[in-house]
Amino acid sequence: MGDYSQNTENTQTLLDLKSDPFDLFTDWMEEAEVSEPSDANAMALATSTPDGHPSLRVVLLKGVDRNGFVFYTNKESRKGLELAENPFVSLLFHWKSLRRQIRIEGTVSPVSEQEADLYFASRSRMSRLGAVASDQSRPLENREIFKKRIQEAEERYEGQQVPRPANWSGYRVKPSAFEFWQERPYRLHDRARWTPEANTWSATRLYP
Ligand SMILES: Cc1cc2nc3c(=O)[nH]c(=O)nc-3n(C[C@H](O)[C@H](O)[C@H](O)COP(=O)(O)O)c2cc1C
Ligand SMILES: Cc1ncc(COP(=O)(O)O)c(CN)c1O
Repeated sequence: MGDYSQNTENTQTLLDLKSDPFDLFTDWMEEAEVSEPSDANAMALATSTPDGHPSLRVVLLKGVDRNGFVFYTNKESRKGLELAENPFVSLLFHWKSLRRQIRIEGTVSPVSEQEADLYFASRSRMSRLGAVASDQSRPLENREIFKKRIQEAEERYEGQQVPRPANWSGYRVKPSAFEFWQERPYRLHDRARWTPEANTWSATRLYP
């Protein structure tokens, strides 16, 4: 791997690197997994309210391939309701340890029921019970009520598998653009944007 973060203008730039944004994403994610103290797979997910206001929160990336970027959540949460109205999203990774940012724009579609079942089954029992008990994004009068709902779920599924709630699933973001950003001294950063062209991706350097 080249060192993208060298301080001189003589070093490789983003556009000298991989021509494929998925490959470059994979390289950067691998490096982030080594250098970030926690949750290298955390990404900001921007949706929109029905009246066009931005709406932002962090989710965890749970899968990526050429079909897109997968995260899991409650489909009746605020984000889920917003996505049902408007599937256009932005994703943002910021790895402070690497002084890097990746922006992705795209469209969500639901993952298959089978894919969601598979991922749900891989989660810890307590996380599965939490998903059953949590009406994500709805008002919660006090924590005692939540605790009670978790206990009820524990009793209900004692000695059994916890089934995936119908409203708990995943979304896949199919990218329509990527932008990679690498910090350079004096704010002379290296930036490039990839957009689809024919059957490939074409890159454009951007002023920092
Ligand atoms: C590091 C981090 C990772 C998170 N990962 C997820 C996730 O994968 N899925 C999820 O539903 N919420 C996740 N959350 C919580 C969300 O940020 C958010 O509070 C929640 O999904 C409700 O968002 P909404 O009301 O906009 O739907 C995470 C929060 C943080 C800080
Ligand atoms: C509410 C919620 N749901 C889902 C997730 C996804 O991660 P995991 O499946 O590893 O719990 C997170 C991660 N923080 C979360 O906070």
